[in-house]
Amino acid sequence: MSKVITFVTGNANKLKEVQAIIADSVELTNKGLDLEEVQGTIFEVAEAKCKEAASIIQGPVLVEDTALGFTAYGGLPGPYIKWFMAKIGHEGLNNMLAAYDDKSAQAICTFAFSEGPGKEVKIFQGVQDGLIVPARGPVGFGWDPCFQPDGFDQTYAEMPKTLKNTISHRFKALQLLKEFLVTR
Ligand SMILES: O=c1nc[nH]c2c1ncn2[C@H]1C[C@H](O)[C@@H](COP(=O)(O)OP(=O)(O)OP(=O)(O)O)O1
Ligand SMILES: [Mg+2]
Repeated sequence: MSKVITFVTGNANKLKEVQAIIADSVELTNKGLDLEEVQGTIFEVAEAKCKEAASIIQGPVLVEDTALGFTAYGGLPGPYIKWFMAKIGHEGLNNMLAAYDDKSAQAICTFAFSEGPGKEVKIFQGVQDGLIVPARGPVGFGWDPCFQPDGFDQTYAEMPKTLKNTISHRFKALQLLKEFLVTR
């Protein structure tokens, strides 16, 4: 079976970060498919994406699902953040929290890997705690301008990419994935 892993994502920014963080140690090729995203927990969403990707690619696949959960909302929007971002934007995300003192949130990155159709799905997750703040910094990647990770006074958008890529939810998940892949 092929050793090369196909990272299936339609998101160019995700791909860039993944390449910047692990390209030196893991050989990845990319395919931009719009996989179905079921309604469910983060794990269910990631697992379903992975199974669909494996059946399309017919070989080793990696997918990723990103969630942004507000503490005041019990972890919502979570895996549905994409649709909230698209409909209400940075200002809307802030307005959602106007009624609450607690502006804390968790950025959660979940990778799902499978060797192929019918094979086990392995999950690797990284979490970064932070605060939802009025947008600061360049608009380029999703909700980066309104997420300020704990321990920093810059938003993800304000910090140099090289810093985001060494502290982020995605970085943490990729460390776990890398550990697994070296023994694959
Ligand atoms: O580090 C990040 N910093 C800011 N925003 C981010 C980040 N990572 C994902 N995002 C955005 C993209 C999308 O609006 C939503 C996740 O949705 P999600 O389904 O995982 O991404 P997607 O549909 O764009 O790509 P994919 O084809 O891999 O499913 O949060
Ligand atoms: Mg998606």
